[in-house]
Amino acid sequence: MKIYNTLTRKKEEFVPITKGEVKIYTCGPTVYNFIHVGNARPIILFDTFRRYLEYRGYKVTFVQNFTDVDDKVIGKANEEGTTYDKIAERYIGEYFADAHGLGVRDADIHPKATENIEEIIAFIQGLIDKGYAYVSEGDVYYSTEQFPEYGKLSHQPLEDLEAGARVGVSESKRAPMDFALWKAAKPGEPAWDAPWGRGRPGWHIECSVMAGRYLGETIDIHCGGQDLIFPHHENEIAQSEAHNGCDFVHYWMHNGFLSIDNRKMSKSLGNFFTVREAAGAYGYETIRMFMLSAHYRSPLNYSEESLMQAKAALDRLYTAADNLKFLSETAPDLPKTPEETAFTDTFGGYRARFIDAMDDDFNTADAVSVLFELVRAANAATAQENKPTRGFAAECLAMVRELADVLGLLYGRNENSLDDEVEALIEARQAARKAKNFREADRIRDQLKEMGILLEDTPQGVKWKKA
Ligand SMILES: Nc1ncnc2c1ncn2[C@@H]1O[C@H](COP(=O)(O)OP(=O)(O)OP(=O)(O)O)[C@@H](O)[C@H]1O
Ligand SMILES: [Zn+2]
Repeated sequence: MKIYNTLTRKKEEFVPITKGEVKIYTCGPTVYNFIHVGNARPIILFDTFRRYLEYRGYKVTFVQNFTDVDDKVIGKANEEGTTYDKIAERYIGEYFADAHGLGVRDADIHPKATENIEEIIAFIQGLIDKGYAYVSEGDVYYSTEQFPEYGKLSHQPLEDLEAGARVGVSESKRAPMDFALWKAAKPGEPAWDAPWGRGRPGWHIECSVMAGRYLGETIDIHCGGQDLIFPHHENEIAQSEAHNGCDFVHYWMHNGFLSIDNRKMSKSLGNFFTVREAAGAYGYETIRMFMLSAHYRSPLNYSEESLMQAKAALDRLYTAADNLKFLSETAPDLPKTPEETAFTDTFGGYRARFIDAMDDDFNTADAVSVLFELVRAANAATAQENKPTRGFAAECLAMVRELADVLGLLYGRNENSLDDEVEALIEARQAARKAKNFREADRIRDQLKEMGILLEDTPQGVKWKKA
């Protein structure tokens, strides 16, 4: 299996640290808002990658954090006159609702920054003790000049980076590329006690600490969007390698941008659609299909047309699967014909080509093509005039499902729609209740009521109907 490694800028043969096992860390969302379709790109693609590794027999440990305390979370809390933890809790619930809608499996561990404060403080102290970090007016900074390899991931020497940077007047750091590990408390902000004063962790340090704590000092794969290469992942390397004295990550994988009118879809540009909105228009599973249709490192443009194409493709897949299912229950229960056996003998070839595509730096676009070739051939082989047998239809269905499953397709969210949105909101409400955030749960209930949806709690779970 070959993976393009941002660190070496080459496709490399994948060799795990421990035979048969893969440890993956992926940077999760900062939870202060709904995720947009751009954010969904890494989430869907790396979920697919994880499924594929499992399909190939690896035991995968997948960690994705939540950044639950930071300027944006605090800003949102101030705007709404609530606390940062309430905001984080709400949007973690909304994250799971969308992720589940998109067929994204939960990570093995979803650690939060605020659950790791003690570990973060110890890690920062370690960096200070080793001379890689310094305290300045209650902040702690990483001293990039102490780490000779700084810039190796983004392939920019430190001198070049420094030449392009300026130190803001308000900053108390020594060199332009130094970055905050700890931010001194400001009035009204959440803060924790630390040896160098009250404050809260910077963003980069969280990921170094959580990757190390939950996966070990050296991990196989670290992934995220391209915009995280610099400075976020560069800084993670500087922190972890200085602190632990060993390689941090063997393979760095970065997805390309989802754009809209040829500009990166982003919250700060305001040119985004939330996953919730897009799912309402096209269905969650269409969004997944759309993401899989391009190579993860290529740019991908969001447009009505491309989403409609993805929807049409998905509909074809469902029609074929539904038809095969119907035949596997109703066609004559006779032994397979020689023609049918000849067809099922070709399955190994489809499987091999699917694996070739995915092994080549995870080429989902080609893998999807193989799936659709199979679907077309299976449609033809089971056409009425061929009088298909029941067992044959079942085998075709199993083969289609095998490949679709690896891609996370055919999981039953091919609905446009109100249904998706309602189910997502109900999940978010359940999550809020579980977290004992009853105000949030009530807020969601009211939102559903405004949409004309009535909820009923039953022993079998929450049922809903249109008023
Ligand atoms: N347009 C996009 N295409 C692909 N990945 C994206 C896109 N926008 C964000 N991401 C990824 O989503 C994750 C969360 O990103 P982030 O919260 O910075 O979103 P953003 O919209 O870029 O926000 P901001 O504009 O405030 O920086 C990161 O892994 C990032 O790489
Ligand atoms: Zn990170």
